[in-house]
Amino acid sequence: MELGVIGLGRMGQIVVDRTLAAGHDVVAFDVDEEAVESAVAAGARGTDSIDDLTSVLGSEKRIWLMVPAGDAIDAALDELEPSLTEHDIVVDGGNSHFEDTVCRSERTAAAYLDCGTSGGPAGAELGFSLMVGGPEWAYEELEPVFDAVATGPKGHNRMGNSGSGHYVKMVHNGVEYALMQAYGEGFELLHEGRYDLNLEAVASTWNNGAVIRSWLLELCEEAFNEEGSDLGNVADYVAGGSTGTWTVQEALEQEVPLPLIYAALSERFGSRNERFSRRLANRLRYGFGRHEVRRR
Ligand SMILES: NC(=O)C1=CN([C@@H]2O[C@H](COP(=O)(O)OP(=O)(O)OC[C@H]3O[C@@H](n4cnc5c(N)ncnc54)[C@H](O)[C@@H]3O)[C@@H](O)[C@H]2O)C=CC1
Ligand SMILES: O=C(CO)[C@H](O)[C@H](O)COP(=O)(O)O
Repeated sequence: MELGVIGLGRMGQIVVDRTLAAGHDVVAFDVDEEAVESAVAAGARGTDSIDDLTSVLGSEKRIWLMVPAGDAIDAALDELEPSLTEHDIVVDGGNSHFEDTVCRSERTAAAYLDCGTSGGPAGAELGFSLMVGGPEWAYEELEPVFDAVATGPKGHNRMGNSGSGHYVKMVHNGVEYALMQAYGEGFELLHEGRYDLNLEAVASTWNNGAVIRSWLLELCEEAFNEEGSDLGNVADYVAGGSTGTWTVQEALEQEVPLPLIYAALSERFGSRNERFSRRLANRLRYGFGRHEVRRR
């Protein structure tokens, strides 16, 4: 298959690499020329505009967008739109709001797949977990690419109609916030409490057979290994917050109580006063997403 990839940052480059490694062809575009050069070095065909990309792809275009959610998706879609037909498929692999996704799927001529993507830069080696929404035929058509980009055939599933993939990813992120908060609070008590503990050793012990072992806990272990038990100069400031906000907004609309996720979100917003738990969350976002670590 020939896949067009637009957006070649932390996540898009992995889509390119894994698709190429599975024997498919990739045509790549990014507004950043250096990002295009990296994709070309990996084996993709580079293009210098979206027009160029669509003319290389010809008919029955398969295009994966991996640009930041919001304006960048609309900008790319606006440029794609004149050359899209009902035979084409566009995937949005970013963290778009599910309602925006439904609107975009209605306005585009192409089959539109929303693809919640989890795994962060670690997905380069492991592959991602992909939560896909949209037309069944388009999902089935792109299964070979999803197999390549995900951990394998079990690493992706069609969740349902348009928007459902991004909806499931939104809730995934709400859960992510609550888990980070829970680990943060536990380690804060251990840090402030009665014993002088090596928190890397605690995390390592928990990661070996404990009920609460997980990838986030492995990232806690990595953070304590690299920063020390007191997290060195990692600031008490946690960026992000949009996907957690959407989760809470949706819970309010559906009248579903989410006290833990709400509490985790408010801790994040309240991160003007120093808290150890938030400093760990700040460091963990680097672990799973290579998001910048804010330092004191
Ligand atoms: N970093 C992470 O751990 C995860 C990120 N995501 C989502 O994946 C999407 C991409 O994230 P990252 O790769 O981390 O972002 P990034 O900032 O590393 O890369 C985005 C790329 O898109 C390019 N770009 C922006 N506007 C463009 C346009 N109009 N046309 C072409 N290229 C354009 C930028 O130049 C950049 O290279 C976002 O929606 C993000 O929320 C989802 C899961 C995990
Ligand atoms: O989707 C992700 C992980 O699953 C991204 O890392 C996302 O950026 C995390 O959300 P936030 O920016 O709100 O912390």
